[in-house]
Amino acid sequence: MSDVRLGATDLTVGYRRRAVLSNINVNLHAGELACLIGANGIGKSTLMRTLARAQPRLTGRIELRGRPITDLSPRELAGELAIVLTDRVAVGQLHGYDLVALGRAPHTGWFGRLDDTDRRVIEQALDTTNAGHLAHRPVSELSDGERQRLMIARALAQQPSVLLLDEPTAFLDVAARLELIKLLLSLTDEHGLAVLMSTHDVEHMLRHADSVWLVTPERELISGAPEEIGLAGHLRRMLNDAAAFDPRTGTFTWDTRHSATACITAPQDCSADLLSWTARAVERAGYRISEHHADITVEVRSPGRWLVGSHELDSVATLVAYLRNGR
Ligand SMILES: Nc1ncnc2c1ncn2[C@@H]1O[C@H](COP(=O)(O)OP(=O)(O)OP(=O)(O)O)[C@@H](O)[C@H]1O
Repeated sequence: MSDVRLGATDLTVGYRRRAVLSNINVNLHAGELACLIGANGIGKSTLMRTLARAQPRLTGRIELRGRPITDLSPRELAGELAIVLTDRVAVGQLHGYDLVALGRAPHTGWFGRLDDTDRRVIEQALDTTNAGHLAHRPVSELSDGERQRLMIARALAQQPSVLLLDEPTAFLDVAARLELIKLLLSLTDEHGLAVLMSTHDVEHMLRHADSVWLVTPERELISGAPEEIGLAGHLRRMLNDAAAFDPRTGTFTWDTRHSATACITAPQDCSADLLSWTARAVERAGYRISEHHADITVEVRSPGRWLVGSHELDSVATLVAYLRNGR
């Protein structure tokens, strides 16, 4: 990946004389979906806004397609870069369609008329974000998730080459989250967009993003492929003592290093699903799964029947209750 769309060099972001993040050196490439992760209040939104020139940088350089971002006129900037923020914007009596149409402003002028091309792009943006049914609804009456879809549609209507999204999945239901990630991947893969999104939805993004920008507790920005970031132990360091990152599954949980251990056995023909959901139930009861030298053994007998020692349990609820009592 060599086509750098957005680059930061020795960048410091923050407020007045208070630096929030410093020494940021990072590039976002064409066709790349990057995700920015880090703890609450660490500076993700501040960085996103600064990269979009929505707030001034403190020091350093930001380049958009090789040009210092400060050299671009507002119209040039809006033609290249769109940002979707989580802030609630005052939209008055606008309907969904009008909100998305605002995205055409860099192409038509603020009071410009929409031509056929503009209308086609707006329809396409509504369609792509599954927001067509919201086009004729007053935005002030929409749910957070519905409004979020329209804000993303508006950004797409802008036809940018760089798309920044600050916590776009925050208000979305599970299906919509996955749909959004799929949509962003199609924008990067098929249309070569460069996309950066900040999120707390780390597990999903570890699976799907091309790269991760991680802000460590020491406020250092580290970037790399999700697997590199996971293997290097950076995700474990992102957490406080109350939580742990399991590098095997790429998921977060609380720290089970000191928990009792359980071994799970099952007949040859036991389904993999039953085995893995049994393991989840056992973990939920407070045990760490271990293949050797476990404190207890949970035997899967058949769907809906487990044996622990000489105790037969006939539902997941009784299995978990029994294990919790025995801990
Ligand atoms: N307008 C502001 N003036 C001064 N400080 C601010 C302002 N906005 C945010 N901050 C501070 O800057 C720091 C970074 O905030 P920011 O919103 O960028 O964090 P974040 O990583 O996006 O957090 P979250 O995950 O909770 O959304 C915080 O300490 C915050 O209090």
